[in-house]
Amino acid sequence: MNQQEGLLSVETDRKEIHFPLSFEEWEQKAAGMMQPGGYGYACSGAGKGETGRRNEEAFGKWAIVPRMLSDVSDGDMSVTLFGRTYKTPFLLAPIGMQKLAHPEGELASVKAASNLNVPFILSTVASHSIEEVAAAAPTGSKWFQLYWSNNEEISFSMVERAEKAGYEAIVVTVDTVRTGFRETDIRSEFSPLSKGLGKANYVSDPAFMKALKSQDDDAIVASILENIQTLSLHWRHIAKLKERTNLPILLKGILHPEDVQTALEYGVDGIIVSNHGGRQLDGVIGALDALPSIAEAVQKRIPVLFDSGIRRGTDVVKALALGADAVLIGRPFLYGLAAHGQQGVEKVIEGFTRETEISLSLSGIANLSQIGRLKMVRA
Ligand SMILES: Cc1cc2nc3c(=O)[nH]c(=O)nc-3n(C[C@H](O)[C@H](O)[C@H](O)COP(=O)(O)O)c2cc1C
Ligand SMILES: CCCCCCC(=O)C(=O)O
Repeated sequence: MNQQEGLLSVETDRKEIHFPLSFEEWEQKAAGMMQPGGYGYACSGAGKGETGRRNEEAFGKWAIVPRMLSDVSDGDMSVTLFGRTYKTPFLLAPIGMQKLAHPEGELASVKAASNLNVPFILSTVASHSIEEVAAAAPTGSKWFQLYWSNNEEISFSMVERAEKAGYEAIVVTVDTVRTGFRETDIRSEFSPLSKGLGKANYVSDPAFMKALKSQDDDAIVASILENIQTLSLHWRHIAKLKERTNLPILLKGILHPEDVQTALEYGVDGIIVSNHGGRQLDGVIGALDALPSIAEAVQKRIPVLFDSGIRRGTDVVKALALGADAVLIGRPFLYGLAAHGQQGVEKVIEGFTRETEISLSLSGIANLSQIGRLKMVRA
């Protein structure tokens, strides 16, 4: 038995499966399961990878100063977002083209999330459509991530479909007006969008299909690529979206406190502090380093969520203590999916749950509403 993998295991039909435990072990296993181009796409970042490294290093620069004698016997880490209560402060981040990792793609991930009462955020460039994902987990909480389309009728159409299918929030990703300079993918000439892995929401969309000039595969991919990179993206689009949906709107990719001010003026309902896992503009601030000033600007008026660099339970505690209401798990769940499908995603979420619970108790925090008591210092 691989010693590193021995800690979490289940028996199925007398065959024991050994699951990885740490992020590094999941990543190693995923690397062995995925095609090299696909794994390179998932693990790498933009430019020389400065921001990707900074995201993870940022957690080591903060230290928890725990409280003692706090009676943490009634542990509760539930969180309420937009009227719905979840047992844990986690969501699954929008990750496009999940068939890259596993043939069941988003269907496996949404089932895992739903089983564990974790909201699932479906990407615009998913391998399965809004409706297919909804049907796979009808009672689970699902949010839809929108890449604004150059042809805005397509954006409105997708949002309407998401509303109809029971999605509970719209996440507009604002840091991706074009793809980052991703050296790994340029070298490997790997583009999952060009391979058609992210087309499900487009080919099922009446507004997209109506605007399409030719229905051959190359024309479809070319049209997606043309639509998805909206260099003109601006606050006025958020104002228009507000007029078209009653669902809460969150902006994903906010790093500057002055953008928070504008977001509040435009009636945005939530902020996701994120630098896209270092995949967009290299050289930007580590997401955790941006979090305190964003939380300060928000002043608890709307939820502040966080992603980019969350690898373990202690990272979750640090992000919550620095002002996040909940965190998005990104690459760790994708690697769980690659390694063991739905069960792998469940194991990753369970690992986060266990370590976060233990870490909160040892920090002297019984209930997340007390997280403000937890002092953080620069390490
Ligand atoms: C392979 C991959 C695909 C992604 N696709 C999307 C996407 O379609 N939409 C989006 O808003 N973010 C996307 N992201 C970014 C994630 O939502 C999240 O911000 C990022 O993974 C956080 O960094 P971390 O995974 O290193 O913690 C993607 C990330 C990865 C790794
Ligand atoms: C215009 C950008 C397409 C990116 C598609 C998926 C994604 O967000 C990623 O990080 O990869």
